[in-house]
Amino acid sequence: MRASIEIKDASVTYYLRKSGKSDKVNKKGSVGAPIIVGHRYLEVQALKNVSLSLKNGNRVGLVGINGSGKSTLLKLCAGALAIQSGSISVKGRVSPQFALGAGIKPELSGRRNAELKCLYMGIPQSKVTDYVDEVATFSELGGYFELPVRSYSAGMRSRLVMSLLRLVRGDILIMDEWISTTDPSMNKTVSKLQADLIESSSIVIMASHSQRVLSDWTETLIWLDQGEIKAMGPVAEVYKDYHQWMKKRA
Ligand SMILES: Nc1ncnc2c1ncn2[C@@H]1O[C@H](COP(=O)(O)OP(=O)(O)OP(=O)(O)O)[C@@H](O)[C@H]1O
Repeated sequence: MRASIEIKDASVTYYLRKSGKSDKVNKKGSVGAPIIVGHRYLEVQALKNVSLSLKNGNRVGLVGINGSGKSTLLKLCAGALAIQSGSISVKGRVSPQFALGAGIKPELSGRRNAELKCLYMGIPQSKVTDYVDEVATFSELGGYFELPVRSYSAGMRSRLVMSLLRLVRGDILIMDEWISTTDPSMNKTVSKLQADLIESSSIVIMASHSQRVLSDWTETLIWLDQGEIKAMGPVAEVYKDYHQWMKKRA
């Protein structure tokens, strides 16, 4: 499969209804995109004229301070957001890893949640049972897999979500942060799952605040600032400029 992502001059703006304190929203030196106070709405221009062309074999990392537009760019690639101007074309099946934890229903069992997730992730009906059994094994939840998720401890819930990684498949892997757990016994399994996913994907695009993760898993780094691409190039080079900029900013 020839996967590709072509983004040309794309901009994304979020709109928020104005409230009484709207005149105080812009503070110098704060993180995030500037907030434009319109007549009835506040506008947050999260991405500004972004162009990006990715093809098979590309492994790309996103860096930038909080609110610089990384998640917005990932959501755009995942088809979860509309653009106000420009164009985007995505070829290949997209697997957004960040969607995993969303929509877990506390009143349903781990098994039932895993089944629903399989269907949501587009796993064929005939393979659902096998996949769910794999999730059960990975999670090591034992009998708890059959109980409602509301009876889980926080760590058990996170085990269920991590094990759902097993369901992520596609040509284009979109990751918002490398997932790691607080339980070392689970961490190895999760890291292995993520590594396998990266290796089997045609295109990887990943945001992270960890230099180690991006250096290990990506070749090209995109530095976003206030919704614009400030630099794009080999990971070590872009990090050098980014760190210098951060020092000045501090
Ligand atoms: N649903 C939303 N409604 C309004 N504004 C939003 C929404 N989501 C994000 N934003 C704004 O868009 C800008 C970019 O946010 P985004 O989540 O893409 O940043 P990020 O680089 O992923 O940040 P972080 O490193 O903190 O996760 C920010 O100014 C943020 O406040």
